[in-house]
Amino acid sequence: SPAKKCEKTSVAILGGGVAGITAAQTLSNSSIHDFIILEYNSDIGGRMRHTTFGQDANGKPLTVELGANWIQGLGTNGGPQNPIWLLAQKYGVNNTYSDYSSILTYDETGYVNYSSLFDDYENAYSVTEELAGTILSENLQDRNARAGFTRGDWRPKKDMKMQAVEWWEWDWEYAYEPEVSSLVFGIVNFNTTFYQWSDENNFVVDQRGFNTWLKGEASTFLKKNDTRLRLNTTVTNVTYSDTGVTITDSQGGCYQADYAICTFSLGVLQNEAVSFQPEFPEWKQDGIDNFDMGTYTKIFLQFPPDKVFWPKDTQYFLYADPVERGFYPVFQSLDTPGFLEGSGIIFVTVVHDQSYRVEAQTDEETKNQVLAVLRDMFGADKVPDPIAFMYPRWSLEPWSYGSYSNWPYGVTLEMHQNLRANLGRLYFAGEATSAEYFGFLQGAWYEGQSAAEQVVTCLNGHCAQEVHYSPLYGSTPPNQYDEQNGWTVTSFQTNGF
Ligand SMILES: Cc1cc2nc3c(=O)[nH]c(=O)nc-3n(C[C@H](O)[C@H](O)[C@H](O)COP(=O)(O)OP(=O)(O)OC[C@H]3O[C@@H](n4cnc5c(N)ncnc54)[C@H](O)[C@@H]3O)c2cc1C
Repeated sequence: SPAKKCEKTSVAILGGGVAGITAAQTLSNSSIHDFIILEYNSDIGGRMRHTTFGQDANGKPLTVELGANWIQGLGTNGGPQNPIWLLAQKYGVNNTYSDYSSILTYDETGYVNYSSLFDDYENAYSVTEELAGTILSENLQDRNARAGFTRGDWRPKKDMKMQAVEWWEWDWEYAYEPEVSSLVFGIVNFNTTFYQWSDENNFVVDQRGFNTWLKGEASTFLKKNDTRLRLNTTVTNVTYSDTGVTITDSQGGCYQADYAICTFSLGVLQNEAVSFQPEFPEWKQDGIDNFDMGTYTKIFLQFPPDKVFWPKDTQYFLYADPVERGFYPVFQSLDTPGFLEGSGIIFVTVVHDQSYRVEAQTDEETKNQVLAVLRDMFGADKVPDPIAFMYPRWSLEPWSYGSYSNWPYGVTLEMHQNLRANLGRLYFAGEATSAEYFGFLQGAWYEGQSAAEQVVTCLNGHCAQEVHYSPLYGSTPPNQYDEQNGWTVTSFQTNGF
């Protein structure tokens, strides 16, 4: 039988990103050392990914992050702390406070001060938050974030300055418009991170790369060249049952595992990049299909450092395009004290449809559009040609198919649990399976741990299946906001805020 040729292991971990590595660490900590990690790329880290870009004054290439960049929600002394913040401190990751009040506002005519709109948005957001709380606690129907904002009397419509402010406040975090985003779960996602720990975000500029902490953690249980870590290995098929999981890769490799933990991104699952046998039951497939995989694109430009044309003491420059919402809206300076000072680097972020646009364009086309915007903002004579230009195409990467997930409106916690729940001996973990921290590194970290804990329990002979729901009803009863549905901390955080 073909199974005879397969390599045997207790636990196969599919993917070596944050969730995969924390799953392996959890197994190790439980004295389960018989596992293998199958990873597509030539290194661990997954969507915590950096590259070299441009160079410093000495000709040394600079490192910039293509994926995760911020430690989001740090922690208070004596209070709860974001695990990513603790790990970043443990490995001395170089990071700087991201000051969201350090922002100047622009439109196609140049600098125009519309910063009072931030306060208007904040006022509306308070009303929106209260509405979300009422909906959740009274088990009412969810709605989109747009409807929530309207309740707070925030109606940007054709006002492009309001649209730019709204993009900065919402789309920049969720990678989707308020129209398609869940009011309730969007607000909870914010609260669990920023009201539980702290409202600070620190931006990582470590020249070893942000994922240096993950590599550090991996080295506590993986030896150098550890044969359990299989890099450059593309999983193509996963056959699962109640007795085991067989995995094959594109090189013909085969692995026979007692249990498997799949940490592939929602994008990979949605694109059917890997085939699963038997076909997923309807409840599981629905869980996968009903969530959204966002795309978030950072477009990097390096200018001659002596020709930097933006004020160096400012971190952010918001642009309101007169025609298109989200058209090169947020420029972020790295040539600012505490970041990569003297680098001449600035980058602009786009998401969703605008990401798909730049992914379909050539680099040259995109560069010309960005330069035209910068010249409108800062003056045509002030902005020289860049000496380096680069951006990733996340939605086209066959190992991620996008950046991170978003919770669409009207999708219940039960539906999310279906995305998360195991199928026989195949478990799921990752950023998207986190009900409360989806889209964040901490989501991947907690979920990797949680799936591995389930597997440990099984290996110790006390296996309990994770719950799933079929059929699904219109809303999730309040008493189901509990740990077995991935709801671990209260959605009503009060930690001093
Ligand atoms: C542009 C961008 C910006 C972000 N910004 C932030 C931020 O500022 N702060 C924050 O907290 N989070 C941020 N995130 C989210 C954060 O990066 C993710 O939540 C986290 O890295 C996801 O980890 P994971 O383990 O769930 O998934 P992944 O990192 O995707 O790990 C899954 C692994 O599976 C591998 N894989 C996929 N398919 C196969 C296959 N067929 N065979 C073998 N291996 C395969 C992949 O190569 C990958 O290594 C950002 C993400 C992106 C992309």
